[in-house]
Amino acid sequence: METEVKKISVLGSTGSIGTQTLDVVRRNNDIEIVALAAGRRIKELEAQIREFGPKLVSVADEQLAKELAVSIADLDVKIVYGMEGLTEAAVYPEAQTVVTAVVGMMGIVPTIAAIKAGKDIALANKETLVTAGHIIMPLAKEYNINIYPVDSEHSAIFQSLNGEYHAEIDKILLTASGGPFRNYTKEQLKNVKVEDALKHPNWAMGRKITIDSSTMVNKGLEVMEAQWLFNVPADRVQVIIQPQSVIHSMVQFVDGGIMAQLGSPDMRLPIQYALYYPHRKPLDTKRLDFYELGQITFQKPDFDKFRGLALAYEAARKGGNIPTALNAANEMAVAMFLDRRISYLQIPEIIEYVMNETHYTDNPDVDRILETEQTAYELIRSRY
Ligand SMILES: NC(=O)C1=CN([C@@H]2O[C@H](COP(=O)(O)OP(=O)(O)OC[C@H]3O[C@@H](n4cnc5c(N)ncnc54)[C@H](OP(=O)(O)O)[C@@H]3O)[C@@H](O)[C@H]2O)C=CC1
Ligand SMILES: CC(=O)[C@@H](O)[C@H](O)COP(=O)(O)O
Ligand SMILES: [Mn+2]
Repeated sequence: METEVKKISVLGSTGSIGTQTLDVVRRNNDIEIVALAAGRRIKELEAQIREFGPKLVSVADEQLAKELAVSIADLDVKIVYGMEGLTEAAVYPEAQTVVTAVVGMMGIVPTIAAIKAGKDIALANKETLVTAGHIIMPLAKEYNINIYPVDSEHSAIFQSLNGEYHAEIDKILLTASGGPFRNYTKEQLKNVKVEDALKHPNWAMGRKITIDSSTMVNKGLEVMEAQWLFNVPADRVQVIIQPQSVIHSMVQFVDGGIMAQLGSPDMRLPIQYALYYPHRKPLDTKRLDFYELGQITFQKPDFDKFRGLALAYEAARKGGNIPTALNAANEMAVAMFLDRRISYLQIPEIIEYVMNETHYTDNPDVDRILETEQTAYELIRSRY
């Protein structure tokens, strides 16, 4: 019997999720890459093109497109660039599924375009749902496409909901590692350096999400992501610190029963699950050895210490364009921290400032979301 080949586009192919997606593809013989989009790492992209043979590739700008054209002049690959290029990769006609692994709000436009073009989405890019979930989720329904979560917690929730009824969910138990500063005092947080914040205890990820994990803003974004993906209000999404990162999340049902998904921390599992759902395929993940693990521990998050998490719940409660204000402020503040232009505790300070200064809009459309983003950047520039 012939295996059916699934054709996919990967947006953000040179990043942490992108390269792990390609690793999943490499280990299977029934997925074909038809389009790849990256930002600035064109050497890595060239190697991917030579290995996976996409028909279309996109890079961040025209200059990079020209450089890439020279280095792959021997190949027949269409090269595009910018937001238009990213969107072209997302709607590439042959692609059935689009893996959204770019970082930040730049994922909104290509994700919407992909849905309108009838593609299923394997969604890693959480910022898109945080800011535009109210547009994306109804659109997915209208176009009858599936959104498969890639984020480890949301994949765990998705797996825990298999065969269950939505009406019987009591609450979502969203696990968090607590990051490298889980046991720091507020005083100690004042002196956090970039290098310290980039040391995640359990996961190797891109720089932006690694900082987000350390501030627990990542968990706040994930509360909102869960709200949209599973149609459960934020006040029924409880964050639980589980420092070993082996319980990837849980769902509690109305009878008090709890379903959980466990495994060693390896993003290839949720990526592969999203690409093959409802099937499971063999994968060489490190198997959990409970004897070796010894114990799994739990902690309540300290909302005062991790102010960004408290602000995310507030943004979720307010809704409208406030989650966008939080997300945009965080994107810029994290970039400034990584550039050593602000201190660590200025990240939540900036988020709070922008949330307070943002003019509320109910049910914002894409233009208003992007306008809110720009206003957030201007507010930060004028003060910091
Ligand atoms: N890493 C992880 O384990 C997890 C990540 N996520 C989410 O997945 C998303 C990706 O995260 P991660 O892989 O860590 O991030 P990375 O920073 O590692 O990768 C980001 C990708 O986006 C690309 N990119 C950047 N700018 C542009 C641009 N202008 N146009 C096109 N592509 C661009 C980068 O290209 P280049 O490098 O070539 O510039 C890179 O391929 C984020 O939303 C994150 O929150 C969710 C759960 C886990
Ligand atoms: C791998 C993954 O899904 C990340 O989002 C992870 O959750 C980060 O860990 P934290 O729990 O520290 O935010
Ligand atoms: Mn996660």
